[in-house]
Amino acid sequence: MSGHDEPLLPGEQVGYLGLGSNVGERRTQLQLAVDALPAHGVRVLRSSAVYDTDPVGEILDQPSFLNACLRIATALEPEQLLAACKAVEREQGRSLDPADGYVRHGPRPIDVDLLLLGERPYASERLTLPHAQVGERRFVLVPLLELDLALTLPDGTRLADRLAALPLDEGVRRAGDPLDVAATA
Ligand SMILES: Nc1ncnc2c1ncn2[C@@H]1O[C@H](COP(=O)(O)OP(=O)(O)OP(=O)(O)O)[C@@H](O)[C@H]1O
Ligand SMILES: Nc1nc2c(c(=O)[nH]1)N=C(CO)CN2
Repeated sequence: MSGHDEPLLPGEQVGYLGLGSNVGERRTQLQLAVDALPAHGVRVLRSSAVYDTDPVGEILDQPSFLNACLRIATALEPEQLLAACKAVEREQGRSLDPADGYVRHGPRPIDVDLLLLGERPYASERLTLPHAQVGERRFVLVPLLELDLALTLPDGTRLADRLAALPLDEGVRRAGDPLDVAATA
């Protein structure tokens, strides 16, 4: 990880979340996720700008996404933080049931991914930290590095170097100001 200016409370560590939406009022969905996180034990310290991004992954024929990243502070353990992210997704009407139309990599009103938490890696059946794709996706790296250009992976790899190594054809366009975190920090 790297540095930040915001004071931490006892027991807290810094983490980074990735937000995405490509169904409905996309910016509103991202803002609703920011607003919902504090009730789940997640303080939102700072938001990146919002980016309009071409879909990547297994399904390319779907609407473009809005993506943003958040710097957070939390005393939650990794699995608790994943549960908090999933609870926010559920509250905003995202179902993981194929009967409701869920498809891996498919359209979704809100996606809250846990990108980085503290300095130590973590792996379980449900959770991998850092997020397995964090160094591979421009739609994550562009907003993430806006929050801290010096961010590193636990092995010391600079995420800015990962971004520089990616092809330029994954469209990521600045689409709006940072999400409002004033009321939550
Ligand atoms: N760092 C992480 N953040 C969020 N989910 C994770 C992480 N590591 C593993 N997972 C697991 O991945 C599962 C699928 O996540 P999700 O539904 O967001 O997938 P997806 O967005 O379709 O694809 P991708 O995982 O490639 O972004 C989650 O239920 C969770 O258990
Ligand atoms: N541009 C973009 N593409 C995606 C995104 C996303 O948030 N942004 N999320 C996906 C599901 O993991 C699949 N593809």
